[in-house]
Amino acid sequence: MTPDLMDAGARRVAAHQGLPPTGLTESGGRAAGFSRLVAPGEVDVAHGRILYLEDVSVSFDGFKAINKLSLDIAPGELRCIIGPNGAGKTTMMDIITGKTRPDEGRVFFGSTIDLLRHKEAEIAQLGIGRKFQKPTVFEHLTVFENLELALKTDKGVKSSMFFRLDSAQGDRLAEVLHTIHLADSMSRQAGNLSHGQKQWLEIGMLLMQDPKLLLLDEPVAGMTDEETARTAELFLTLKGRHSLMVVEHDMSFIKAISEIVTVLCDGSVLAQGTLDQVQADERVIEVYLGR
Ligand SMILES: Nc1ncnc2c1ncn2[C@@H]1O[C@H](COP(=O)(O)OP(=O)(O)OP(=O)(O)O)[C@@H](O)[C@H]1O
Repeated sequence: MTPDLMDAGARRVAAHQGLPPTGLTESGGRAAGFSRLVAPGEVDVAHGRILYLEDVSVSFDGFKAINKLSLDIAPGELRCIIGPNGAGKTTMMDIITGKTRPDEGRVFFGSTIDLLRHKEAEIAQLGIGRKFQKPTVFEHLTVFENLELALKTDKGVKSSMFFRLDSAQGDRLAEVLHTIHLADSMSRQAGNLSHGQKQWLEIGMLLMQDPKLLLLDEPVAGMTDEETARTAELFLTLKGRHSLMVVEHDMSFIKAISEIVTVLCDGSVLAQGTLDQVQADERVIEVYLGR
């Protein structure tokens, strides 16, 4: 972790929050920010990054799907990831969530949690939620019951049968229903929802766990234009409270939500910047946008 990368991350957070850069004094010197105590379960983002990948590589049967990939994300940021088929986007998410182990490199959640030391289930418990492309809600349950189920961390049959929401959980459920635009549909069976509504419900189920970082794989694939526009609104509401990494091919959706866009190609970062910047990049046009 190099000091200039730390400072870049800290500046990005400060720009987000309208605060002076973390770790720097008014005169530009380095403040004593390294003795901050972090409570158990809290992610230390004092250095301005919630997710940090450095020189990560993984090969499948000799083929390098991820190749010296380095990337970092600020707390509260909404990062868009684009790139051609086979660029390594899904594999990168598999590595972050512990589904795939890299051959080399470092993957940190905040500055202290080494994700490579944790199993997939532990990573979810630490506060990294993942949404796959296809919605996986419980079709025979209502919207309300699906959200309620997402709170039941102890999946034993007996504890599930006797589970009752406390008032804080009830408030949270009501808030999530509102956020995902399904407050009027809470008694509907999930199987009767539209494709877009199922996607929102699944995002709501993740939100019930209050994740710090959400990884979303092609969230608007198969949605109508109206659903896509509402999903953009939803993501803009979530940013700031959560950090989001969104993989998507739909460029109009990216345009509606993006701040920084990272372009992956051949398992590493080809370009990064605003959408206008990456769209004007000849290398990006050649491998992705121009095709
Ligand atoms: N388990 C695996 N075994 C062998 N090859 C794999 C495995 N997982 C991924 N790959 C290969 O790694 C490369 C990257 O795949 P990945 O699915 O991460 O790309 P992607 O950017 O998500 O593509 P898409 O946009 O099509 O979803 C591909 O060439 C893929 O075939």
